[in-house]
Amino acid sequence: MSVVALVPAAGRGERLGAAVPKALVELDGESLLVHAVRGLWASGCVHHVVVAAPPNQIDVVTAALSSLGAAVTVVSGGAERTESVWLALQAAVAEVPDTEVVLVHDAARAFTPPAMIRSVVEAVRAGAPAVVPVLPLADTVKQVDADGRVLATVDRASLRAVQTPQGFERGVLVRAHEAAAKAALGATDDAGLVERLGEPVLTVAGHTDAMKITTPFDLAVATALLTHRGRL
Ligand SMILES: Nc1ccn([C@@H]2O[C@H](COP(=O)(O)OP(=O)(O)OP(=O)(O)O)[C@@H](O)[C@H]2O)c(=O)n1
Ligand SMILES: C[C@](O)(CO)[C@H](O)COP(=O)(O)O
Repeated sequence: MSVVALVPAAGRGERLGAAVPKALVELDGESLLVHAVRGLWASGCVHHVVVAAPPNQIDVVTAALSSLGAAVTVVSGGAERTESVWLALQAAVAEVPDTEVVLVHDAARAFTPPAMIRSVVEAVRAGAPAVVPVLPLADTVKQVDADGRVLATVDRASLRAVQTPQGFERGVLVRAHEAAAKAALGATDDAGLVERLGEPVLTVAGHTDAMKITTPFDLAVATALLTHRGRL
């Protein structure tokens, strides 16, 4: 029974503002996408990877990933993240029929520790239909109105920042995305679609290294992280 990782990598990276799509931005001579797929493969628990790439970069992405020795399929991504995941999920189901566990992992979280990836897969294998890695919040959180006036201080004790990879029992993720596609609904993460089905979503411990590279500041932090940690 296989574990397939879907890697949405088709975003433009507007907040980063690089000359190329964010997943193709290079650190230490390799794109964020290559770093991310290497981490998934290094976890030792992923059997196949499906990447949703920028539609005009399929050949570039396929060539860049070929050196990793991983089983990878590259498909065209969509206009929104949810659509990119759905396209990759359909390809995964067609290509790897015995898929049991599906991970959804942002290319932008390029330096996620393999041990964290394994903990997500183990939680799904132990019976959780959906699993998300989370971190507690470090800052005080305020709710504000449209003018920026503070309405309330939110109790952060029950709040968590959510990372990827998010792990799913395959049937649950397919049902969640079918329902979203039918209703033309998006979500900022895949677990959000599963929540709409009324299915439980469990959490496991996230890791600071699984930070999402969104802005130039994040890229500077990731550069320091890679220098400190080295390639896997
Ligand atoms: N149409 C899209 C949009 C996003 N993504 C992917 O979803 C992940 C998380 O998205 P984010 O980090 O927000 O990336 P972008 O959408 O590229 O960023 P921005 O909003 O700054 O343009 C990224 O790996 C991104 O490539 C995708 O596959 N398809
Ligand atoms: C999926 C995600 O990484 C979980 O934190 C995040 O929601 C994606 O961010 P985006 O900026 O909404 O694409």
